[in-house]
Amino acid sequence: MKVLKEAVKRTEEDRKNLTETVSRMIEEVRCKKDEALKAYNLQFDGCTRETLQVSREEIQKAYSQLTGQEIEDLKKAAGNIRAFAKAQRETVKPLANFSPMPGIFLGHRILPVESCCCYVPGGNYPLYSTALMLIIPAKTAGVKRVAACSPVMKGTNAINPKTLVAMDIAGVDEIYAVGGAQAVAAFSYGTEEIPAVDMIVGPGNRFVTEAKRQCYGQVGIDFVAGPSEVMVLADGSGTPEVVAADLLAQSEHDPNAKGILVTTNEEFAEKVIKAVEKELSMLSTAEIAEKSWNTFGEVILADSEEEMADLANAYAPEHLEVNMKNAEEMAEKLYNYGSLFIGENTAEVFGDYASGTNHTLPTLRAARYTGGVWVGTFLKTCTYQSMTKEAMKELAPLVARLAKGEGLMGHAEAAEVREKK
Ligand SMILES: NC(=O)c1ccc[n+]([C@@H]2O[C@H](COP(=O)([O-])OP(=O)(O)OC[C@H]3O[C@@H](n4cnc5c(N)ncnc54)[C@H](O)[C@@H]3O)[C@@H](O)[C@H]2O)c1
Ligand SMILES: N[C@H](CO)Cc1c[nH]c[nH+]1
Ligand SMILES: [Zn+2]
Repeated sequence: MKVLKEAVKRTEEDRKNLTETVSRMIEEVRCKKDEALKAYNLQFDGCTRETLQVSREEIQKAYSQLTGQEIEDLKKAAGNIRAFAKAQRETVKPLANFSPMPGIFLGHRILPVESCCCYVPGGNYPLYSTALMLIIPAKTAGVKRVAACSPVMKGTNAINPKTLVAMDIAGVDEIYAVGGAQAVAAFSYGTEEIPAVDMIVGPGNRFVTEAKRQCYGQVGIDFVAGPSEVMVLADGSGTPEVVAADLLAQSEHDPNAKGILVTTNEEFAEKVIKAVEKELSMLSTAEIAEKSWNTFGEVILADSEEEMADLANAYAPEHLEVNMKNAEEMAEKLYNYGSLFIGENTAEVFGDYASGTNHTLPTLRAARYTGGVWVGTFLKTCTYQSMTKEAMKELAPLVARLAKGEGLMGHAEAAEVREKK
């Protein structure tokens, strides 16, 4: 393996500063509630709203600011996302009357969380597609109260109209104009205006993801969905310009985003690097994309296809594209990724918007232990049991012995008192 373009490593100092900043912000929101939210809204986004909840009139006004085509496009994307979420819901089944021994009946029920907040990013770009990706699976799961929040367009008091319309089309119940770490703190602990929720989902920048990490426990979260990442595995049989475009599509999200090319073909790697430079010179979002590519972009020359697969599995990237002749075969060897895109036709950006899979995906190697947001994110698998008197009499002595072995005499008594009845 040879590294042709190296990424800058994040330092411990960066991480410590972020942790401290966010921790201070959470404390401020816990103590001063809406007053703190309004102060942060003003400081970071130039927002002077008195009421954070968005009214029905504001949503209606947003519809009037969109063209018919824009509304149709949102509905079409929503249709594919909803269809896939519904199909996935069908795969999650209750279990009833399972009997590990005669007279014992076990089962589980699939229950939605009662309330959630869907965080829709709005700092660098208004990511209205994220509204569809979060609210639709939450509603499909049966969450009763689905709130959503997003920062306002900088220097105004309004959330981007496309974001508001997307939230409405997705079926949201409440919308609040607030973003950043302060929004996560507000939905975790509650404020005068914002009732706390049971779970917060959605992607965001470093501040948002660190706040989710710190609030976890007080509130449920999906996972850490931070700055976007894409890794492309290429054998050189594809088109350098296509690979370059896919790397830049994620780099443009955030100066902290990451594009990685892993290839077995050095000449192809050089062509992709050149194509990235050329495309950057024409990209209107080059300011962010260039920062991200220069700082965190990586190009790795692997010795073999086996090594490519090993690198991908070790890296566990958010998005993994396989741009190879034997793409299906390679796909079989991959097991750590947020979402997989097989073959050159299958652009990662199709999944970002409209093919129907979810684009809220684990970053920073979290794909080692979780997949992306889906209808199951909002569902709890809750077990229950019942047993006959005969089964109880048979189980009680076993449980009493096990409890006594642990020194838990109260547990033993709770079993034996029934047996003696
Ligand atoms: N992993 C995924 O599934 C996924 C999906 C979509 C987007 N993303 C990522 O989401 C992120 C969106 O980030 P964004 O910044 O555009 O929007 P954002 O909504 O996450 O963050 C904007 C907010 O950050 C806060 N903020 C800005 N500067 C701050 C500072 N110096 N101190 C404290 N708070 C500050 C402000 O409150 C602002 O409203 C990108 O990194 C993108 O790559 C990830
Ligand atoms: N690529 C992002 C997930 O990392 C999702 C997104 C939203 N809009 C465009 N792309
Ligand atoms: Zn994207």
